[in-house]
Amino acid sequence: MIALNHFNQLPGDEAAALLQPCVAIPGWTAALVAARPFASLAELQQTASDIAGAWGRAELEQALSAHPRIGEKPAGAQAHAALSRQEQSAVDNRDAQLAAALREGNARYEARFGRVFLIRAKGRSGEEILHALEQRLTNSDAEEIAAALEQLREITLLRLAGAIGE
Ligand SMILES: NC(=O)NC1=NC(=O)NC1=O
Repeated sequence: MIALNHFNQLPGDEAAALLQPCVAIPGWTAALVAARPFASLAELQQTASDIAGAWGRAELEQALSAHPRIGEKPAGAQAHAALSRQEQSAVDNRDAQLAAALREGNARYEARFGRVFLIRAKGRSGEEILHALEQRLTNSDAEEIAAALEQLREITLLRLAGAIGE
């Protein structure tokens, strides 16, 4: 966590490196770095959300490379892997039945939509995630792109709030 005024003054490459674990979309990182300085955290969050508002299918698929499946605690020391583990901490892997249901649900989702199921896991139990997965399986392709992008924006803004503070 660094302070906003420190972030405002970082060299561009260091500022970009700090933002990189928020989402694997370099265009978003570059645009946010270029929009500095921010007068407040609220302005930073609003600008980040506005830039993310332009995301489409291409950005979704670009970002999914850095999001492990729900229930698959990612290995790896990279910052985004650690963030995923933390975000998914409420998914109790000790519940074998839940873990099996999530694996099966992920497989059905990937067969239906051709990409990993993405959900903002922070603050959700495994059961809530499973229920959301079942609901979203009934979406049309266009509805599901929009739903997944909304989750990606939530994850990204939560990670941004964790990276830059007062
Ligand atoms: N497939 C996923 O939904 N992954 C994730 N959701 C999160 O909130 N963090 C992740 O890595």
